[in-house]
Amino acid sequence: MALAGVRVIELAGLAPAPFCGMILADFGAKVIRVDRNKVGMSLDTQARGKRSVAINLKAAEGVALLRKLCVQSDVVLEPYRKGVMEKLGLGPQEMLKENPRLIYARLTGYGQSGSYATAAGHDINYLAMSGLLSRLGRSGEKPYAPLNLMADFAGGGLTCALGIVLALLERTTSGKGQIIDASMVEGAAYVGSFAWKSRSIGMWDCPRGQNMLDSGAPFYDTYETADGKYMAVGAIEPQFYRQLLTGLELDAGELPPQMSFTDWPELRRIFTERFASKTQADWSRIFDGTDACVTPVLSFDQVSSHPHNQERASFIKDSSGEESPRPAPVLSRTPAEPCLASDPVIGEHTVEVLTEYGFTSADIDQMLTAGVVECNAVKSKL
Ligand SMILES: CCCCCCCCCCCC[C@H](C)C(=O)SCCNC(=O)CCNC(=O)[C@H](O)C(C)(C)COP(=O)(O)OP(=O)(O)OC[C@H]1O[C@@H](n2cnc3c(N)ncnc32)[C@H](O)[C@@H]1OP(=O)(O)O
Repeated sequence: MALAGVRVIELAGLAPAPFCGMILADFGAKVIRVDRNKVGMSLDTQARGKRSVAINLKAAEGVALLRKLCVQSDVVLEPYRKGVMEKLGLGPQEMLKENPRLIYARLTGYGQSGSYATAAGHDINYLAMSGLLSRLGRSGEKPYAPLNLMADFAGGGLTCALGIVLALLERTTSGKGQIIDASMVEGAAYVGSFAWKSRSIGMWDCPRGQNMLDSGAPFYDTYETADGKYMAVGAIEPQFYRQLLTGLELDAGELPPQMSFTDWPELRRIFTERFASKTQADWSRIFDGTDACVTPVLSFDQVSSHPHNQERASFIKDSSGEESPRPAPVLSRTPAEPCLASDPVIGEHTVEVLTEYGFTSADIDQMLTAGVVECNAVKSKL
């Protein structure tokens, strides 16, 4: 796999850093998640392919141990509020002195500088600060955050993974590590570059929810079907729009022009009525194989059995039968090989990992007895 041989220490976080760690693990990195002691259950649902070590960082020996793990690794991924790692004496300057090849990724909401740097926040706050949230939502309604996808995952975990891969690539020529300051506000804004930069061509001149791509246009929206499901319509170009009308059995000559903004409400009314007359399966049959750009809005239950997704094996099942998306993109020679075993329980691999990092059994026993580390392998298998 592309990242084989890369050793990553991921400090346990809430959602964005775990996703970043999972991407690295999916593509072959050895990712070790550092959990707290005495915590019953991990909230990390993005733990595929990781191993867990439980260390008490409130004990000096725990901090010393983590330092040893970090300096023997390629990447440290930390998701804490600015200053937390420095307080522990594990800030990037110290660590890079000990291991100049280390890539030290800091994934936060507001970045490592600026007046909000130490403030608590979540996806919705970062998205709001990026400017993007102001553009999301239907006409006449308040701004609406699309789950926590934009800041936590697209602008956060994924962007941070890109930064790590770039730094790994650069290290192959310079031999040097570096610090990555991944701010979810900036990551989300960057993902939104199209919205920012297409203002120059007037794409966002209307208020929220009244533009072509933000549910303003009737040919770029979802429609309810007779069975309470939905179809997605993305028929932008005239030649595709014509196929949409054909599928809906509508005569272009009897309708207002596609790009007549003032007629969009009337066109939407007509499309709404049409789509409500047949089921999702009926519409899928009608539009499948055409260029009308009309697809069913698949539920999580439907998605893996859709023929297209089935043919590409786009969804995988782990050993417990739980379904999830296959890692993307697909690399031809070195594709991701996602681990299908169940997610690690907290501290499941403490002994295994410490042994691998050169600690003796005596060292490990001493740390276990002192409560510096915890190993839950036996308990987890009961
Ligand atoms: C009823 C509640 C149910 C909850 C269910 C939750 C289900 C999951 C849902 C996921 C939702 C995802 C949401 C939408 C998100 O947006 S997640 C993104 C959150 N934001 C970020 O990640 C940005 C960067 N991080 C942060 O800003 C902050 O970490 C935070 C998220 C605001 C949390 O702040 P806070 O809890 O005060 O933690 P921090 O200041 O970071 O300090 C962490 C403290 O923990 C300590 N720590 C760490 N590891 C260990 C360890 N192994 N052993 C002992 N201690 C440990 C650190 O030393 C630090 O301690 P201290 O410096 O405070 O004394």
